[in-house]
Amino acid sequence: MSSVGLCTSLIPEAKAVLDLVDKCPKHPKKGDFPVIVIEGLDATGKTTVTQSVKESLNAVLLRSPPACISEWRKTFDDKPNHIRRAFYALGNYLVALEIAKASIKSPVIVDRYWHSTAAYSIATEISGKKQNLPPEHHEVYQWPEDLLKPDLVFLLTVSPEERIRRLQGRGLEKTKEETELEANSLFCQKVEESYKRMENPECQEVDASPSREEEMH
Ligand SMILES: Nc1ncnc2c1ncn2[C@@H]1O[C@H](COP(=O)(O)OP(=O)(O)OP(=O)(O)O)[C@@H](O)[C@H]1O
Ligand SMILES: Nc1ccn([C@@H]2O[C@H](COP(=O)(O)O)[C@@H](O)[C@H]2O)c(=O)n1
Repeated sequence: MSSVGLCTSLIPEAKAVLDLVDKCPKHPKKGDFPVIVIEGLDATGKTTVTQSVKESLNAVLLRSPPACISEWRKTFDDKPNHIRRAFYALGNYLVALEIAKASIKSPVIVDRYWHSTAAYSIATEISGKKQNLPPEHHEVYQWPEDLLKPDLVFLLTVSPEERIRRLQGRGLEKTKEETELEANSLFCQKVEESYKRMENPECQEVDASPSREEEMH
């Protein structure tokens, strides 16, 4: 929050984001319906899976960062890491409010949430090998006390080769980070390992390599 707050004079969009956050009720509560989060590296199939779960459970589909701040995403993606990460962190608090409202009426499926923000931040901050990550149970792997918790979090994993195939097959313009992920398998390993170390709630790993046809059966 402070990184975004400190840069309002340089980045006018930061004020708009903070205004939205200020208007949010603090500590929104989850409704009675289940809240399921789908996490994973880029192109592991999150959009495909969330769409299909939405249809089969008749669920509301949400994503982090939420639509209400997506117009400012590009601006923050081009800023230094700590400012970019603060933007994504605030996005989670905004999506929490949407989750709270939606889960009163129906199941909710969320495409990325806190675990993504944490895992990518940790992997960016820690240089070198996966062995340099903070040890298991470190505070960086803990869920923020003031953020609405989901009931279940699934981590989609595929082999690096299959993930690159899916990235290439998609053929869309790559973000700076996706290009880095392709080029830097060490970075990917650190993101995935950080996901696996997240606690309370932890990620349930799902092998997402089967083709869509196989997954239907
Ligand atoms: N089970 C599957 N088998 C083969 N290809 C798949 C499978 N699931 C998804 N794909 C393809 O892989 C590409 C990436 O999938 P998708 O967009 O769902 O991933 P994502 O995790 O949401 O990516 P991002 O995080 O970058 O938005 C798409 O072209 C999609 O059609
Ligand atoms: N909760 C989140 C969501 C996303 N990010 C960052 O954005 C990158 C790409 O997200 P997609 O929309 O393409 O899935 C992702 O690699 C993260 O760096 C985040 O930090 N927190």
